[in-house]
Amino acid sequence: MDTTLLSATLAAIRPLDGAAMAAARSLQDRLTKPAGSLGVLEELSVRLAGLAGACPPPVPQPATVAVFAGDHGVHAQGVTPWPQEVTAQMVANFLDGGAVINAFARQTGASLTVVDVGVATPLKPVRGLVAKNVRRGTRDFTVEPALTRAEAVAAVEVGIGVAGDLVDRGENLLVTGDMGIANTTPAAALIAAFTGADPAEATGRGTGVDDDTYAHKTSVVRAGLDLHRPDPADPLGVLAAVGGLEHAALTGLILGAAAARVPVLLDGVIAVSAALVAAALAPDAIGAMIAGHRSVEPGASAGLRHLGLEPLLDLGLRLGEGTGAMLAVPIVAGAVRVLHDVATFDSAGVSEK
Ligand SMILES: O=C(O)c1ccc[n+]([C@@H]2O[C@H](COP(=O)([O-])O)[C@@H](O)[C@H]2O)c1
Ligand SMILES: Cc1cc2nc[nH]c2cc1C
Repeated sequence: MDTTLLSATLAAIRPLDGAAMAAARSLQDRLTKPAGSLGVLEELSVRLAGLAGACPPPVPQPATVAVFAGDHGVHAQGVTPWPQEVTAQMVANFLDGGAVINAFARQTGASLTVVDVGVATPLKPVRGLVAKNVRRGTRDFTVEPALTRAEAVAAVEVGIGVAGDLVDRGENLLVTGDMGIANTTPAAALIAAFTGADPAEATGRGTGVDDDTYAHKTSVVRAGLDLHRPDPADPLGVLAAVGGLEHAALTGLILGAAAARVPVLLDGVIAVSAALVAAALAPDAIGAMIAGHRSVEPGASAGLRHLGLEPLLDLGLRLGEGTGAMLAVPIVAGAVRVLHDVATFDSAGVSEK
C-alpha cells in the first residue's frame, strides 16, 4: 500500500507559531476598541496568526468549498428514509448550481468544487465534476469493514490532493462540504470510536428519522462498533472499519490544509467526524480547524468538545453540503481584517482609559 502522499502530509503538519500569536495578542490590545470586546474573534485572529506564522496573517480569502460525495453500504440497514440515488442526483444539482450550498457560496463570493470520491451510481463525466471515485460506495459495516485500509488511504489522499490543488490556485480558506445519503450513520460510529461516547449520545436523526428508525439507527451504530472494536490509536483502522469515502476525503482535505497552513472551516457532523480522524493522525492539525457552526446532530457537539473547538454559529442547521461553515466565512475574514485595518490608540490619537 502506497502511503507516500499521506506520510509526507502528516510530516509537514507543525504546531502554531507562538511568536506570531504573541504579536497578534499584543496588537489586539492596542487597537481602538476596549480590550476583549471582539470576544471569540480575538482569539480566532491570534490562532490564524499562529497558523500563518505572521502578524497580521493574510486575510483568509478567497474561500472555496469542496463537497465530497459518497454512498454507504450501511444504507441497506434502513438508517435513513432517503433512497441512495439521491446522492448522485444532488451531485448533479450542485453542478447545475441549484442546491443551498450554491446559493450560500454565491452570496459569500466563494467557489465550489464537487468531488465524486465514492458515489454508487455511475456519474456522467460532466464539466466541473472532479471524478476521483475510489469505490462505488462502502460495504455495510454491520457485516464487514466498510473499506479496506488501502481504499481508506486512497480516499484520504484524494482529499489531500484536492486541498493541494485549491491552495496552489490561490484559495486561502477551505470549507468542508459533504453529500451522502446515510452518511450520518458512519459519522456517529467514528465519533463514538474516537470520543468514547456511547452510540446513544453520538447518533442523531440525520435528515430526520422517526423514533423507531432512530432507535434502530443507534443499534446499527452499536452493532458496527461491537463487531469491529475499532482502536482509536489506529485512526486509519477506525476509518476503514466504520467510516465512509467522503469522511476519509474530508480527513485528507483537513490534513492538506493544515500542512499548507491554510485554515479549514468545518461544517457539520460529517466534517467533525473526519476532523477526529485527522486529529488522531496529527494532533497539530487542530490548529488549522475552525468550527463553522453547531449542527443539530448530537455527535457534532461531542466531537467538537473532544477537539476543544467552539463553533462560531448555532442556527439549528442540519443540512450538510458545507452550508453552515459557508455562512461563517465572513466572520473568519472579518476577524483577520481587523488586524489589518483598525487603527491603534497611538496612531489614531485616541485616549486610553
Ligand atoms: O451536516 C450535518 O450535520 C448533517 C446533519 C444531517 C444530515 N446531513 C446531510 O444529510 C445526508 C445524510 O443524512 P442521513 O439521514 O441520510 O444519514 C447527507 O447528505 C448529509 O450531508 C448533514
Ligand atoms: C434533498 C437532500 C439534500 C441534501 N443535501 C445534503 N444532504 C441532503 C439530503 C437530502 C435528502
